[in-house]
Amino acid sequence: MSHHIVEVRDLRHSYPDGTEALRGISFTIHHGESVAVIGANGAGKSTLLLHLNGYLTPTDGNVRIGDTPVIKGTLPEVRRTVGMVFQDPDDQLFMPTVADDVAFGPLNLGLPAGEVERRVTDSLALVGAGHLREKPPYRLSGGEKKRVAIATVLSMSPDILVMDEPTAGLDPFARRQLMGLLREFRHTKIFTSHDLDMVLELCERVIVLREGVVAADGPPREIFRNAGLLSSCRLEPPLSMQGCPICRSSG
Ligand SMILES: Nc1ncnc2c1ncn2[C@@H]1O[C@H](COP(=O)(O)OP(=O)(O)OP(=O)(O)O)[C@@H](O)[C@H]1O
Repeated sequence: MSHHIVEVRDLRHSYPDGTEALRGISFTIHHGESVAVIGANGAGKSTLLLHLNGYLTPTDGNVRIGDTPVIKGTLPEVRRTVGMVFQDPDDQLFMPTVADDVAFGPLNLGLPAGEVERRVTDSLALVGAGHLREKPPYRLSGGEKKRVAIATVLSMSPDILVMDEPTAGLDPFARRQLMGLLREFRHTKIFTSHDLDMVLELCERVIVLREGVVAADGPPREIFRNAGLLSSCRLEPPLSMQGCPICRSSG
């Protein structure tokens, strides 16, 4: 079985305060798929993503990356395969400079200095953050932090890219640049987003969460045309499908 396959079976997660965030989730994502996980605030998207590389442990059910179960003993292997961009970049940036943060993962892989430097330069260039390399991360703006957080993951060359709200806080130019980057990324990508126009443009599949369960799983256009489903999940179609308010034509 390809190690790029993500399998989630009957996944349940309750937080220590008793909140049942995931209440039995199952799906399989195949190599090369581009999948968005969408849903209202609190639907369980971040909780789900945090299981894909073992940052959270299931209360019940399991996650596999190919043949490898995501369990304590396999975390180093899983995290080499699955690169995770967190919702809050402050959870990802902790070194004195941007360059140190982007180098951290490749250095931990034991790569030679020249290769680490190449990866740092390339990853920062990909997110348009080369000019920030000597800055301390806490001095960056929110959008700059987000771009650097993405670079820290790209520098690891993951086979599966998992991103929690990658365009949140980005200006329109940076958003466009990131979308171009994601389009180029040929391996599996899974992300959450409230930016449904981006989802429509980048994904061939959407998983809709509602109160910790999968409410729908299918092609974006089909899902975004289902008004009943969207309103029951407190969602609205992407702006590009809402039509012109004057002539009522739709995109
Ligand atoms: N550490 C925690 N302790 C207790 N409950 C939590 C914790 N983190 C999240 N929750 C709860 O779990 C549920 C799912 O939260 P989650 O962050 O996964 O939602 P989300 O779909 O990512 O939302 P958003 O769109 O706002 O980012 C919510 O009810 C939330 O209040």
